[in-house]
Amino acid sequence: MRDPDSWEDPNEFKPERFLASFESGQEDALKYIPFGSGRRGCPGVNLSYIFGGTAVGMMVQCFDWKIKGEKVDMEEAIGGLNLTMAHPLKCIPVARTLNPLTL
Ligand code: HEM
Repeated sequence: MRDPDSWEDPNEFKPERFLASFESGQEDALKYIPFGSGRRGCPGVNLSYIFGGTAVGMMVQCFDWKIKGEKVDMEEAIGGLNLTMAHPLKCIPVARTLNPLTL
């Protein structure tokens, strides 16, 4: 994921980089593979994109989020296969309304 041959500024947090659709071709298809690839690739990929978007949308629409302190500390911990936060983020959801019909 952080291969400078594949990504511009690979260590910068730039989620908008994924807005641009990939050009077709095997080389581009293998730049981003959270669901694996090929014959054993994840069969739940389409479902996950739908539910992932829905879940994030609901969390943003239905809740305000409180954190300890002013800002999220994005420092990373070393080691492990996955990227880990050095200071795990604890969030407290606060319902925007108790009446879901008003959302
Ligand atoms: C964010 C959600 C998900 C992620 C990131 C994810 C990721 C992955 C990855 C990386 C693999 C291994 C692919 C490989 O070896 O190349 C995999 C396999 C698999 N996933 Fe998912 N997955 C997700 C959701 C789901 C869902 C919702 C389902 C089912 C409804 C599912 C069913 C499977 C199955 C059955 C396999 C094994 C495929 C095989 O070995 O042939 N996954 N997934």
